[in-house]
Amino acid sequence: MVALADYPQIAAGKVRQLHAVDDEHLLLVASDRLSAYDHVLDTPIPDKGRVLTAMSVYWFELLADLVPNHLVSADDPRIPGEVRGRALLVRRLEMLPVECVARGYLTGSGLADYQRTGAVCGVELPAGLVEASQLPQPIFTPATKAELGDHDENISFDAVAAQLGAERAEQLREVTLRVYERAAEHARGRGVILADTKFEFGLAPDGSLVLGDEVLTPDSSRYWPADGYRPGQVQPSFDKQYVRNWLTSPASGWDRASDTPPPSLPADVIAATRDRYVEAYERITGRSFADWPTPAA
Ligand SMILES: CCOC(=O)Cn1cc(-c2ncnc(N)c2C#N)cn1
Repeated sequence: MVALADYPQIAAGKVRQLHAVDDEHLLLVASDRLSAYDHVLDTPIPDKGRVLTAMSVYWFELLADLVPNHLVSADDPRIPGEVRGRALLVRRLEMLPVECVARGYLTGSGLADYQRTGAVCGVELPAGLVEASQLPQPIFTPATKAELGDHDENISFDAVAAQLGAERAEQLREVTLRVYERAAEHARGRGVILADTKFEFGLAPDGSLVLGDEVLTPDSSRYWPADGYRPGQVQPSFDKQYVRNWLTSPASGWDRASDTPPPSLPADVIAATRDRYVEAYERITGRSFADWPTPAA
């Protein structure tokens, strides 16, 4: 049986690792770690890695008619038993150096850019928009991949065209928006607002565009509960709100501005957060999470 240690690690994010399997394949491993307020919490959320892996697989399958993707398998002998269920065997691509972000709603860095300039990534928006406003239509707001710990920097479409050529830039915008719109419509019908999402694309050896990375997970997207949606205020995160509320409550004793690491989460917040991830998965997919593979004993 192959072990994860047999596969050299070639990249790592806050909560994920990427390992080399062979010349054509990689292993994308999702941990149970949760990042909040730019800190990776020291308390893992049981099954978070498995839920987000299961969500990527569902979305890759649902969207396969719109764009090819890098997924080979979520349950393959080359996947080490210790990470089965939270690892994807994917094909190696030549990744494009652009974070392809689609926004259907205005929040986060997009709202900040709009409040400062009236535009996001050079895209002029109507006056009078507020926190969580739905945009007249979804927009493509690319960003550069920041180093671990830094925030991505929003860039213009023209900057992407300068870097990758106008044709490739136009293709990225078109595919990003088409995939986002299909996913957002699917989620909305199941009571979840997909406010925005971030895709990473690569090129297959034949030069064709392939959707990589994780897709449409609550780590790569903003998921809001549709009931209770009200523009003009920060929306609750579907999955992270219990954590955010506790960390910013007197109960945690933590001062977010102090830049000290957050305290460990209490068991009830951990359990409630796990339940929210499972609920998001089951509502979006109509599948039972109980059917998803688990690590080998
Ligand atoms: C662990 C966090 O880092 C990343 O996942 C970003 N990243 C993706 C690749 C990549 N490289 C070649 N082929 C691929 N299929 C992929 C994918 N996915 C490299 N870094």
